[in-house]
Amino acid sequence: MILSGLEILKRMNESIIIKPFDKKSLNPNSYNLSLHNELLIYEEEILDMKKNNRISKVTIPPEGLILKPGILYLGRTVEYTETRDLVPVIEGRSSLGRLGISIHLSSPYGNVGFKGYWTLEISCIQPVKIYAGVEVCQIYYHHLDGEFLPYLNGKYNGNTGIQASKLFEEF
Ligand SMILES: Nc1ccn([C@H]2C[C@H](O)[C@@H](COP(=O)(O)OP(=O)(O)OP(=O)(O)O)O2)c(=O)n1
Repeated sequence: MILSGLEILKRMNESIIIKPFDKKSLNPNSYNLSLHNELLIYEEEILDMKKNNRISKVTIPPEGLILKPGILYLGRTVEYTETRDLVPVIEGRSSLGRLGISIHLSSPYGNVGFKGYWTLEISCIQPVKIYAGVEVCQIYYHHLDGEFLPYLNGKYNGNTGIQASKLFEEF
């Protein structure tokens, strides 16, 4: 079951934290999250799962930034979110999908207990100009059945900004 927008509102600052929060961004069954102006791009053309691949920072200027196909842009939400007993999920907005923009590639799910900013795996089908501050995705909350383990050693938990892959830590 997914929480309704009104239920998200009811649980705000209790089992759900979204900062900043604005009622205007509430949907019938989700809450819209916006794009921060910071992006990370990998410098290497060929990435290595075993390595901490080099990255460079890009700032989306007020006049916008043109994204190019074939490049992975790691972005982040403006909002810090935290869940206590629900499973958070992010998904794109249809209006961005209709412009050929994806905000994640294969990882919409967060862990129950996740705290931090969401890293967005942004890519596009054709060149497209993007702007910071735009509501680019939405967060949903699923109920969780059964007891759960605490999410203590998450590589990305408690982050303060965009997180490039830390898969190399597993080797
Ligand atoms: N597009 C996404 C998807 C998830 N997350 C955050 C919320 C998740 O709780 C956390 C970890 O996600 P996964 O469990 O899918 O990732 P890993 O298994 O690689 O990391 P870990 O081993 O730390 O759980 O990353 C994110 O910032 N952006």
